[in-house]
Amino acid sequence: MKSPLYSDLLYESMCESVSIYSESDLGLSLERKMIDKFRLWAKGGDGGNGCVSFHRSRHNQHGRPDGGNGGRGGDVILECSPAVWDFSSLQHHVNAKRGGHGASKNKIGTRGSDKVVQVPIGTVIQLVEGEIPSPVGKPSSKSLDPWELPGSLDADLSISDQQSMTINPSMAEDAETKCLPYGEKHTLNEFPTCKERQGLAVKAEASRKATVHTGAFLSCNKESTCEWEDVESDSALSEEDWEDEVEVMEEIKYNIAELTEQGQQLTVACGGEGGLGSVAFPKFSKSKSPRQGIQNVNYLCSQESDGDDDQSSLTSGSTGSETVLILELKSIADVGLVGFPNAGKSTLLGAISRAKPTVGHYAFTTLRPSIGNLNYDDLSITVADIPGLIKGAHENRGLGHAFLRHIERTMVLAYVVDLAAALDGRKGIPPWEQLKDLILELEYYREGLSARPSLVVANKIDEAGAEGVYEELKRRVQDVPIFPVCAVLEEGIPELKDGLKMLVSGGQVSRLTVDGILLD
Ligand SMILES: Nc1nc2c(ncn2[C@@H]2O[C@H](COP(=O)(O)OP(=O)(O)OP(=O)(O)O)[C@@H](O)[C@H]2O)c(=O)[nH]1
Repeated sequence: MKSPLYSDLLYESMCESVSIYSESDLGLSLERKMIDKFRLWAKGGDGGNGCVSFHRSRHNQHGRPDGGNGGRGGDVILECSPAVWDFSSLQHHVNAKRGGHGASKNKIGTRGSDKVVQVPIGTVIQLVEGEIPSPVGKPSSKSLDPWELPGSLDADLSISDQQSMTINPSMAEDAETKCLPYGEKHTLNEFPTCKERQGLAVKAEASRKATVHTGAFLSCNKESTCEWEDVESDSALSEEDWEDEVEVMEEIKYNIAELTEQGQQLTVACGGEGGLGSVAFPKFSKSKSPRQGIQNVNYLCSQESDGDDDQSSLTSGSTGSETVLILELKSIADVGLVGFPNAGKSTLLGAISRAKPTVGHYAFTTLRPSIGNLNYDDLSITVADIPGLIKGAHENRGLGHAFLRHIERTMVLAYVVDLAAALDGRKGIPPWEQLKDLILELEYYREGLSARPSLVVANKIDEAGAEGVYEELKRRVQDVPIFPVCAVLEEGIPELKDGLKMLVSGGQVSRLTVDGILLD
């Protein structure tokens, strides 16, 4: 586990948002602060200066230019890595190294080394100031799976299926910022064309809080600026912080990209080009003396640089580019359905939302996670059906790490257990054992992964004998609410939906731990 000394972190940036996960479940009294929003100043290394030098020999009394060019400055590169899970290890100011200066004997300056900054999977990069960054090697692309792209770059995706939308540079250029008539209220989903949504999203992004959902209302105030209306439902930020947050977010020009795959890289600040050495000016090689050659080079520089006073502008390395970015870690869903294969997660997702995941009586029907939207009058939350967990998943058995990684990106957990798994001589294990194994798998993969608000869904209550198992489960698990449901018949669904809403909106904080389960 990472050191909990996160309290030492610099809070220079007012745009930094911090989520706190209690670790009391792990026997630690400290709280871990997860930094999921971060302001980054990146500066590419300056180019090295070119060298003005002439080599004289017995055969060439006048001297020939032999000053090498300066080296290019290093780039600042963001790299997607599963080894980091938030921005707490990042520094706000990142500089790449400058290029080496050129030298005589045609020696070219060394290239400044790049600065590679590792960011977690699911990082959304937003540009505040500077040039639009460019992808390197393994870029994030529009063709990636929507699941892999939490706020997909695919402009045609319905944002009702995604928690947020991302504006890529080409879309952003022609995205008009559309405002609603004063007093009117709309959800983003009401805007049919992508362009309209993009325009709204530019503004909406500017005023959204960390947990605003796509179903939240946008309204227009007298100054014709669009704002989210469901601010009361979020208690994450104080009034003052909220104003700061809005101020910062309003600076954002574009959502540039999302890094969603291990190894994806994005150059966010480019190194400056190296200056030219005298070797680049051969036509002055026939100077009467090296000194005159130097003067000629300087003269040429001043001519080529449009009469710039600084005669050495061509021989000096250029300055590396600078960008100011806001990095944000997006969650893929508010709720993650976690359970063993065949527990009924897909059926449940279909029952609580309009999603249509594949349902089958065999294990691992769900190979790709699906997301459903739960709409309430005042709120909309996203639920992810995560592929069935098995014992040893933390060692990458079954679908292993693929889905465990997805669980990291959910705010709350709904453990789905099969009440009938061990009934009538079936080979399954009782629900309380299922819960224990689920928690242990999460914890083995990453300590603290299960330490988030949770509830239990006791599915298949319709099966003969399931009522008795449910009573026993209630006796053994008392720390978290348990919702008995029959997903196929959609029984117990309204109560479960209320419970999920309560959990997501922070009205109830209950966490399931192994210690909280009475085992044999
Ligand atoms: N009797 C009964 N059967 C159910 C219920 N919910 C789901 N099932 C059945 O359980 C089986 C598994 O359902 P799924 O929804 O595919 O289970 P899953 O947890 O998504 O399975 P994986 O995709 O393997 O992770 C199917 O045959 C469903 O019809 C229920 O409430 N009662």
